[in-house]
Amino acid sequence: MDRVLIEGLSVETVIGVYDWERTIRQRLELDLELATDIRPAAADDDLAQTLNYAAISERIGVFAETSRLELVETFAERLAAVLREEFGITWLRLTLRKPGAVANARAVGVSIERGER
Ligand SMILES: Nc1nc2c(c(=O)[nH]1)N=C([C@H](O)[C@@H](O)CO)CN2
Repeated sequence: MDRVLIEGLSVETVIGVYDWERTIRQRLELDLELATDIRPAAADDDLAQTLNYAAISERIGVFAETSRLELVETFAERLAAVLREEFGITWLRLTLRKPGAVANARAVGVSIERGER
């Protein structure tokens, strides 16, 4: 299956389990692979026939702005559900990194796949 890609998308949100984390916004970095057949859009050179990565990136930003979750697991799971529902995505892989959360690691996070390929 073909995929539309979004890599290194940076958003800010309230995320974390500790008291000090509830009062600040922290950066998350996202990579997404979104399954779709790109051939109809390519044949007609028509954005309306594919997954619009700009619109999806904007929706992720809005989700992050309004979200106040504790776990990166919850953020990933709920975001995946929103994107699949609103954009009709049959399968996606979402990797979510929280840079700087662990002192000696470049990033920590989760990676999930949802849906059928
Ligand atoms: N599996 C997880 N472990 C941890 C999380 C998390 O969201 N998922 N969160 C924290 C803290 O919020 C941490 O990021 C603060 O540095 C700890 N472990």
